[in-house]
Amino acid sequence: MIEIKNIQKTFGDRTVLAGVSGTFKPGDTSLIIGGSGTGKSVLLKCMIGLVKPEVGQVLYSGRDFLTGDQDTQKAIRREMGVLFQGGALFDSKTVLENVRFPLDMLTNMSSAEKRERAQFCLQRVGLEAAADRMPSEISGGMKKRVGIARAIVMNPKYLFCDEPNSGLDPLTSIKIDELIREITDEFQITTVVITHDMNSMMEIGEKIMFLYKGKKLWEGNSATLTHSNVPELNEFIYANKLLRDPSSRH
Ligand SMILES: Nc1ncnc2c1ncn2[C@@H]1O[C@H](COP(=O)(O)OP(=O)(O)OP(=O)(O)O)[C@@H](O)[C@H]1O
Repeated sequence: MIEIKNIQKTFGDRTVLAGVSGTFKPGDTSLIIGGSGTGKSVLLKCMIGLVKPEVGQVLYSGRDFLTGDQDTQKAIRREMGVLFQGGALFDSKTVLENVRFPLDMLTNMSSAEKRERAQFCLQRVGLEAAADRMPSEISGGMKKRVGIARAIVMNPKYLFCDEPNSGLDPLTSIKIDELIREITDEFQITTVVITHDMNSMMEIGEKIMFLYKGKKLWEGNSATLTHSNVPELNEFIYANKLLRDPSSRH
């Protein structure tokens, strides 16, 4: 489980996170949603240690990530998988080498063990046949799958995905969402996904946190998302629907 408590972050005189708290549970794909510039990415960066908040706690199974000693921080980092926007693959490495990379960096496994583990993860995302291809030779959706395979290769307890659907067509987006949810459930990972994709919210929104101007204004799930009495959330959903379905403007 991940607990965040009263996370506050400012850049200069701009408050980006104004005290955000919440919990994320194993086996759940939790979504952080909100409009552009509301602090979603900064919150995720605070959770994975790329940005240091001025105030607040991030607890991984009770261990304090921000103030814990170096060994604790290192141990927690090893338990994290991150899927960055765009997949962030190394262009000069094959698909298999990309997936194997964390094992090369962080483990003492033998080459055979690394190959086997990387192949298992590629198989899990349905890409075993693409192992020897270069990233430039595969589609955007496949790149995301490779990114997912790499994010899970260390068998993470915690998985973070920043806009996993960006740049994908709706059908491919749904497949990526399903894959993230399946893997989360299968390996009982605590997964946190940033999205402003309405389909994702309806399909994988077991738990949804709505951020607005650096504050958590609402928390719920896909069933309650459209029935809130929070005007800012309703406006956000309405704007999203308009974008997705121009016919609803009439
Ligand atoms: N390193 C930084 N230095 C200064 N300001 C920053 C920094 N990182 C983020 N910000 C600001 O913090 C605010 C929140 O940014 P953030 O990237 O979290 O938004 P977001 O909700 O993820 O939006 P989007 O959906 O557009 O990605 C923005 O105004 C952004 O300009």
